[in-house]
Amino acid sequence: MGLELYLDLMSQPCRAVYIFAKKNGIPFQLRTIELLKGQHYTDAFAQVNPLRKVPALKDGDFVLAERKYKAPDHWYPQDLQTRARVDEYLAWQHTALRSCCSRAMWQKMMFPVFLGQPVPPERLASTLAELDGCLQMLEDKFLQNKAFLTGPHISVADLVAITELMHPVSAGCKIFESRPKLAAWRQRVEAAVGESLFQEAHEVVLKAKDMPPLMDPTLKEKLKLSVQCLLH
Ligand SMILES: N[C@@H](CCC(=O)N[C@@H](CS)C(=O)NCC(=O)O)C(=O)O
Repeated sequence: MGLELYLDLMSQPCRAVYIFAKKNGIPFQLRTIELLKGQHYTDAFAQVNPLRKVPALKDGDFVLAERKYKAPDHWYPQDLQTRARVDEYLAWQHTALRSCCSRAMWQKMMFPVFLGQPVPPERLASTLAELDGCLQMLEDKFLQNKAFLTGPHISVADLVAITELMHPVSAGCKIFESRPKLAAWRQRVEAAVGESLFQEAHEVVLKAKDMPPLMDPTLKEKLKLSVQCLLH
């Protein structure tokens, strides 16, 4: 058995992994784990990843919940300073943008529509203000006047960032409309990835707003517990 990727394209890091693997011609078997159907709670998936999170990969007997595989240098450069820039971005993203984008998407769309749990307007307003601050930081500290976040070429930083930003976009946040610099960067990332691959990776999340509300009470309680942290 070759490489198996356990993904849910609703998930931001899964979309980044999916685009990366497809773009670099890495052959893989897609094993879809639908988080909103609670498929990550199954014993079968716990055997693959005891953390019960996606993305996860399995390559024969080798199982990893984070990353693997070589690709052209620009994605994760050998040059120490350029690589440090990518790492710097990834570290910031995990503690800043990721949290804002997840909370914006869940508070604006998933809690009220999918889980039927209202979100106080002042809570959402404060999350959106925080997101705005993060976007400003993304432009001023990372993008600056470069073509991509870490230099003239696309890197995993751009992939991780764009897949994250599409989360609030899927919930109707107009984050690019008032930010021409960021919008131009998004166009460059889409062109570098390829429009059709970009669309393919984002189809599921962009349709999330049309999902019917979750009815199964047991699953609803279980999911609510695991996403409660996104309400704050
Ligand atoms: N380490 C992963 C993050 C893994 C992660 O948080 N996955 C989420 C989906 S975005 C998940 O599987 N959540 C299910 C849960 O926590 O119940 C990364 O690449 O950033």
